[in-house]
Amino acid sequence: MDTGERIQELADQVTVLRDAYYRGSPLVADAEYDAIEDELRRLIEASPELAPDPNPLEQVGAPAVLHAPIRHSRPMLSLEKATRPEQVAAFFDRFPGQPVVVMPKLDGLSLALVYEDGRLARAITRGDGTTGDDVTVLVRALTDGIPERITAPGRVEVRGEAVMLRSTFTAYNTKHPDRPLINPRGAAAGTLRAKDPATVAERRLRFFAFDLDTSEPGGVADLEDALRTLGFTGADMRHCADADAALEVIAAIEQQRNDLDYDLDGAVLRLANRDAYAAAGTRSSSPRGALAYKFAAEEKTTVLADVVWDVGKTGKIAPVAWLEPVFVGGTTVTRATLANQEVIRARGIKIGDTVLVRRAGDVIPFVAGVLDVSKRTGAERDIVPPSACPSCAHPLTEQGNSRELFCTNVACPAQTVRRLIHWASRAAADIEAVGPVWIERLAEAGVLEHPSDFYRLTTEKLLEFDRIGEVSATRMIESIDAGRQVGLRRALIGLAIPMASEGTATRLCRAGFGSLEEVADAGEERLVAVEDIGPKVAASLTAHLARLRPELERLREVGVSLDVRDEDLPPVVASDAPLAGKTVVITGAISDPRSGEKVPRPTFQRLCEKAGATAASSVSASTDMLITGADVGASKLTKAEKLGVAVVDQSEIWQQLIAAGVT
Ligand SMILES: NC(=O)c1ccc[n+]([C@@H]2O[C@H](COP(=O)([O-])OP(=O)(O)OC[C@H]3O[C@@H](n4cnc5c(N)ncnc54)[C@H](O)[C@@H]3O)[C@@H](O)[C@H]2O)c1
Ligand SMILES: [Zn+2]
Repeated sequence: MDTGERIQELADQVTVLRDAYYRGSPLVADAEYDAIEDELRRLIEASPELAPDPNPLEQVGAPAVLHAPIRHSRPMLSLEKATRPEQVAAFFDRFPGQPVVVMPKLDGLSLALVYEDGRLARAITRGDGTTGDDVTVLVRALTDGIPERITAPGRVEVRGEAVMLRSTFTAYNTKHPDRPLINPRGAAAGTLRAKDPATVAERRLRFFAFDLDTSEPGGVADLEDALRTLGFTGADMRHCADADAALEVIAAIEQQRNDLDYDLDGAVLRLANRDAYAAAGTRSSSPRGALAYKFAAEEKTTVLADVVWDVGKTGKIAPVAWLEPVFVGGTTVTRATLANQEVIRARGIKIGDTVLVRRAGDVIPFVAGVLDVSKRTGAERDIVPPSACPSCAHPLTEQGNSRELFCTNVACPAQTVRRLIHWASRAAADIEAVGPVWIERLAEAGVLEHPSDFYRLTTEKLLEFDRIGEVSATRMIESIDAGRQVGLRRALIGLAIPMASEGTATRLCRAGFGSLEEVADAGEERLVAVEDIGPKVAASLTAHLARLRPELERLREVGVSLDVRDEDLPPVVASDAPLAGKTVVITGAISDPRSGEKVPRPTFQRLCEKAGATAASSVSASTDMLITGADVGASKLTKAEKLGVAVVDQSEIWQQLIAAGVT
């Protein structure tokens, strides 16, 4: 195939893929689409004379389909993409001396909001960039962060991204396992394609502004200040003086990516001064005054090779997808969760399908859905749930709306192994030197059955096994011995009682229970009296701890502590607590001024709690102070300012902590 033919082929692919994507049913993952677009762009750059006509790279988006089409006052363009530091440097070189902001590239749906004499007149989707859909009615009903009125004369156009927060996405899918949303971006787009505001009211979208155009000359020059003055939450913008500073912020955004409540696929650099941005002008499909730096993909497509049913520690039988290896979210993924049979049914997944795999941060990779049903060859197989436990052949029971399968045989060998592995895990007894493979072998040999059996192991016993030598046997025993101070909270976690989470364990400790036996004897009535413990959790605790009573006795016999420990309780507040009674929110990167070393936020939070503070995760009217570290996002500051919450630099708090001896 010669270059001209290849260009035509790629151009055709781009057109087809785009069309499907903007109709809401993409055929490939974004990263794969981007690769095709990149190849096409490179070939055309090398041989401009072979550029196809029409050139799909000079078009953005897709035609508006529903509602009423409206023409944009100026086109809503795409962004020039960068993946290498030199490209960021080149951007700065193009605009010497101009201030630049770096902000997350939010993965949602862009909207243009038109205000006329201070009143929201229209909300329009991007559409094909020239003409979009009128979604004013839906936007009024569904979107947070869009004021109905602003204080500004004439015509004002604010552009930004409407996103579904990850927390909203997760909550929605938990509530509707029968019709799950595939990803937050698709969910945001789908929401604004809906016809009925009421049915989608729970899909609350959030709006983050990143662009502003006013008919009246003058006004605030800095984009972020101008947006804030009008009452909009901007995308989190940070000013950068040079390319190095910008690259640092880009790296920080990428690092924080998993902790944020919204999806993002990169960072956007943009001239901070509104006039300079306008003066820079545009190319055929992108503004000159902005650049998108793309991050590694969190979603990719691959083939679902098989599904195996895995027996968990509580007897839950969960489908696990075996995938053809795919690099996503920074690692090679070969296994992913399929949740339960209801999710499989709702997403219409079959073995042999090309599926979309998503891995964002610490989230376990999961199969978000089938992308391209048209690729099916007929050789795909239905995913059939087992009728009996794959480990012990015990008949299964179905529970709940999502029809989760359970093996209720308490002697089920697979469950036994899982429970032992869980007991040894870091969250529980932390028996680091005895790994899952060994636990499985020891359990198979009948040496381990209950958690208490770990503490009866001896070096002699371990040496009976092939491939365990003197050194590793000693290490295992030492690791077991070192961990007898398990304590109430971690023991409760380690026993893997259905419905009892880590939070449950913490709440019981803080409610004054002194030992695991005390929880076992408390009875449901006393348990439900504990804040945030409901009747189902109380019933499960009572029933399972009654069953585990002999094991609690065995654990005591082998010297394992089941009593509440200091670490399980709220910190003791220092007598001269400087932050007593204050509700604080911590933001930005924290470091200890004495050593200059970074301090993880939870550690710093614990110090503040020791000093009497109550920590909250987001700024609200009841917040007393926002403690700021380095690289603070603008949105929290804006909110604090708006609510009159004091903003205090970390250095001041450190001084107080050190003076009060809290470290
Ligand atoms: N899977 C597929 O088949 C397929 C097909 C076509 C496009 N796509 C994907 O669609 C995405 C959109 O492509 P595009 O070229 O239309 O858009 P783009 O990637 O060029 O980015 C422009 C868009 O970025 C958004 N944005 C988010 N935060 C922003 C900020 N802070 N400042 C400015 N803009 C911001 C805006 O919505 C804007 O419209 C790409 O990620 C691409 O991979 C996928
Ligand atoms: Zn079983």
